[in-house]
Amino acid sequence: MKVLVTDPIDDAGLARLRSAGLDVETDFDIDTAGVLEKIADVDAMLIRGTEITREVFENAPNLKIVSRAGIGVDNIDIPAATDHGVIVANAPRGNVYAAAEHTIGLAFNAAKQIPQAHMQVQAGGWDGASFDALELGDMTAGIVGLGRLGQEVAWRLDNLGMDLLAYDPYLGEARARQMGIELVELDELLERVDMLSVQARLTDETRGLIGPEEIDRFAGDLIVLTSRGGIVDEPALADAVESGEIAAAGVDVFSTEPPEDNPLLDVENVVVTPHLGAKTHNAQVNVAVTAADSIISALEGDLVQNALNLSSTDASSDPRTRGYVDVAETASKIALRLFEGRVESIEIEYAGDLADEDTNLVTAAVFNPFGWQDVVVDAPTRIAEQRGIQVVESKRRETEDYQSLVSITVSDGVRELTVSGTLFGDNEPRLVEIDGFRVDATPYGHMLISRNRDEPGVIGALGSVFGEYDVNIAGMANARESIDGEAMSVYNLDDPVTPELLEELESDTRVTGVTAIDLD
Ligand SMILES: NC(=O)c1ccc[n+]([C@@H]2O[C@H](COP(=O)([O-])OP(=O)(O)OC[C@H]3O[C@@H](n4cnc5c(N)ncnc54)[C@H](O)[C@@H]3O)[C@@H](O)[C@H]2O)c1
Ligand SMILES: O=C(O)[C@H](O)COP(=O)(O)O
Repeated sequence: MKVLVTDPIDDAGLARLRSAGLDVETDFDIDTAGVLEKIADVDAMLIRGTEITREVFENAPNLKIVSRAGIGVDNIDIPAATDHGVIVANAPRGNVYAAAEHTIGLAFNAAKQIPQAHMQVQAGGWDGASFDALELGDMTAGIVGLGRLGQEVAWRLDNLGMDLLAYDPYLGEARARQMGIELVELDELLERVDMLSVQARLTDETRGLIGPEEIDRFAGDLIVLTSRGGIVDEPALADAVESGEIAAAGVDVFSTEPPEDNPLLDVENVVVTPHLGAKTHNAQVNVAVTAADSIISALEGDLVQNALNLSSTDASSDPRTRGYVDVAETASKIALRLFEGRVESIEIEYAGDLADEDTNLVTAAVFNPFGWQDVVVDAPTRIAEQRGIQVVESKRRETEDYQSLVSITVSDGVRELTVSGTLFGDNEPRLVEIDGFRVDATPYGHMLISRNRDEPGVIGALGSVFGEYDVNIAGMANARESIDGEAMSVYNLDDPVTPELLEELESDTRVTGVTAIDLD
């Protein structure tokens, strides 16, 4: 069977593949177009940064796995892989220590202006007074994204004597407390910390998370970026360091790599490295061997430990649960968007016929919307619990109105919110309960959920606002608590919801809340 390797990896990984009897083709200069030319007879791909688009999966009849020698998989269209039954796997542990060390290295280099001083001395200069170094030990550091890498960075900063805060919406408070870290909201973090360290992964939610407004709000001296470009606004950061509002920054990752016309490259107190975080010998051996092992497992039909998606071949192996994988993921995504607290526990209830089935894959899908890199298909509950989120799974045979029902309840210990879904007719997903409202809504595309007082004229008024913004309503489901009480409307829209439209809907005093959710 043929494995195409499109990025340089350590020889240990290539040797592993060859010793398993696989036919290994390496082509490190290849781009996505080149992949398309070669993919027709390829069974597995081993990659790092090569972009793997939907088109690749559409033209790869034999492809069973795309294995990433590293952590980030933002270069792979995972939904397209799932649609084509292709497993996507990564190497979630192999380079974390290397990247954490690099983060600390960048922090020191930027804070002490070491590269600038080095260049001064090499050029014959000797003017220590021209540098204005920062001291890390007395600082409070704020970590955005307290996952595997964030935690390793935190441990190292803690040992330097720093106080620690973190912002991570998908981590339980108890887990953070165990590490001696205070979890706070992003705005508070930006106002309280001296050093900001960004270790979240790049998702639709984190893209642009730290924009010009957040850079402006940041009251500290030092920013270090080592997870992914695109999370922090680069021109705003460059301006802030240039003007001295922020003393220094250390940047390993860029929105486009290699960076082109990137303003960060022109600012003296921004220390840059070429995505160097993972490039130690140990890390490169680790990730290459892990990625190769995933390929060998997949091609031998064994469980792929580091699989990140529920490939449709897995999901379709049991037609009785297949449709509920999507229902559960959607219900979880909506519950997370609507819930206003920090999720400390999640209850997954299977009712009706589904209670008799093996629901492991459905449970794994519940965790897809959490911004984690590693929801391993066979152990989602353990992984959630490691992140301080308690998981309760229950099954009951009887349901009032549905053949099967999956309900997701998120709670912060005080408040809770439930979203339930089922399949109608020909496997058509439906949401039937959202936060106590009985609805009949089809989850797809651009959705908007509004809560408003149940008064005449409100729905018409909202409809006019959609019209004003040229947003067409494709479908709508309405539910209410009681006459004159609160009502909920769930809209399917043909067009995306803009922030201006949201603001205008919210400005109606009869509206108590609006949430836009994109499902595709
Ligand atoms: N520079 C490098 O060479 C290098 C090396 C290793 C890893 N990385 C990158 O670092 C990133 C993190 O890796 P990891 O292994 O820690 O992943 P992870 O999944 O363990 O951690 C990501 C964390 O981000 C959090 N998160 C999700 N959405 C968030 C949001 N909106 N705001 C704040 N936090 C949010 C998650 O809850 C999670 O705790 C990945 O993108 C990886 O590719 C870069
Ligand atoms: O996601 C990762 O593992 C790191 O960013 C390293 O990526 P690389 O393989 O492109 O060095």
